[in-house]
Amino acid sequence: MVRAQNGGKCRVAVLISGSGTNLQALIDAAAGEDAVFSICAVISNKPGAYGLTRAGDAGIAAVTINHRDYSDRETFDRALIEEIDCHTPDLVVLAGFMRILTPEFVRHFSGRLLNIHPSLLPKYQGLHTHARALEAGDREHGATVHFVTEELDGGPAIIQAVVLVEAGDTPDSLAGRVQRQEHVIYPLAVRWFAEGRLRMVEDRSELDGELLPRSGHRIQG
Ligand SMILES: Nc1nc2c(c(=O)[nH]1)N[C@@H](CN(C=O)c1ccc(C(=O)N[C@@H](CCC(=O)O)C(=O)O)cc1)CN2
Ligand SMILES: NCC(=O)N[C@@H]1O[C@H](COP(=O)([O-])[O-])[C@@H](O)[C@H]1O
Repeated sequence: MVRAQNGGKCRVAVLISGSGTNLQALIDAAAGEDAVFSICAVISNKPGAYGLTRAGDAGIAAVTINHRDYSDRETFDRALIEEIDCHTPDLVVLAGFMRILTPEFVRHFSGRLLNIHPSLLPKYQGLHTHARALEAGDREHGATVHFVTEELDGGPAIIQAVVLVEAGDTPDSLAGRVQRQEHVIYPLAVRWFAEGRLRMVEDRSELDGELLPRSGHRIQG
């Protein structure tokens, strides 16, 4: 279990830019009787993001750090780091957060920084994923929870949810079904992290010889 203090609950800071439906799913999960994490802060780069209202309604500290107030990404990210660290999180999750983060920010939170991306990575990194999947004629689409690395949407995947593309789907109709799955897999991934079951390794060779606890298999190569 990550974090012994705070009633044994993992402290999670959530970064948003918009409506905050994934944030709401995390708020609801943190309110559950079997919750293993709490949300210590919500930070938006967009003033007036509805996710800030969701945080306020849940009694969670909600802060806006507007990227437009900073001359460049580096100074914006440093301000983000300073604000986030004030809340002493064990984990930082990006939930509809729409800014590309600098290497400095990613290094600072390396191994405890998650994102949910609306595609079956490594397909469709970046933006406009639903339209791209439809344009490609994909029969399957979905969402991925992954560790965040310097490579945009290139970090190790943790959980994926598959959504079948239906005849007549539009980007909006597909987005709706994908988001419903996001609201299931994101709280699950955060729970796994809080339970100490997730670890990001930089080099797979670190795992050589490691025993897999559930299966008893040992990794070779
Ligand atoms: N270094 C990383 N930063 C971020 C990652 C990551 O994996 N590594 N994930 C993204 C989340 N994301 C998709 O899941 C994403 C967010 C934003 C963008 C983007 O192009 N943003 C533009 C601004 C767009 C806007 O304001 O509407 C930008 O930053 O210039 C691409 C992918 C979060 N960051
Ligand atoms: N590249 C990042 C990205 O596109 N994230 C996507 O923003 C949507 C809105 O989330 P929200 O309702 O939780 O704010 C979510 O579908 C999420 O996958």
